[in-house]
Amino acid sequence: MNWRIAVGADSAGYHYKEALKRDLEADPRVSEVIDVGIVEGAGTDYPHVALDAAQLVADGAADRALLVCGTGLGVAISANKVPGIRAVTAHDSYSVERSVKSNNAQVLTFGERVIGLELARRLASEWLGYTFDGESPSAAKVAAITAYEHRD
Ligand SMILES: O=C[C@H](O)[C@H](O)COP(=O)(O)O
Repeated sequence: MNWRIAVGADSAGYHYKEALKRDLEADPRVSEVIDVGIVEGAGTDYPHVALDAAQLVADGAADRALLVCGTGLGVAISANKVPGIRAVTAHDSYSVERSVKSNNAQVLTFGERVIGLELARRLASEWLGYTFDGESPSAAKVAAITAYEHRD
């Protein structure tokens, strides 16, 4: 898989974003890393970077996004406002796996104030190994979410 991954963080997630970005850039499964910010020292709040990254995924310019803030929650809430995006905060291996295999989530978020860096790095690597099976029993459930977005 030649993943195109958008990465982003606010000031509370900046250091993990930089570390995860370095890992992604060195990973042969990744063809492109798109950094939506912040740059060091910037005071940009989490909704802006999360919305920018999620929009890249919704537009097809990135396959997935990996976002970091203090808890992972604010970036997930923000990314989920972009139509078509399913973003989750997941800090354990099983949830990361199911976020893809059950929920077809394209956006994974971490909290720099919640988990250790080495766990975040391991989870991000595992995340790249999972893909959603559109023929699986989970597909109809994800389709129901999409149908709700397209109601009216
Ligand atoms: O979810 C929000 C994040 O944790 C953010 O990094 C910190 O937000 P706050 O400064 O509003 O607590």
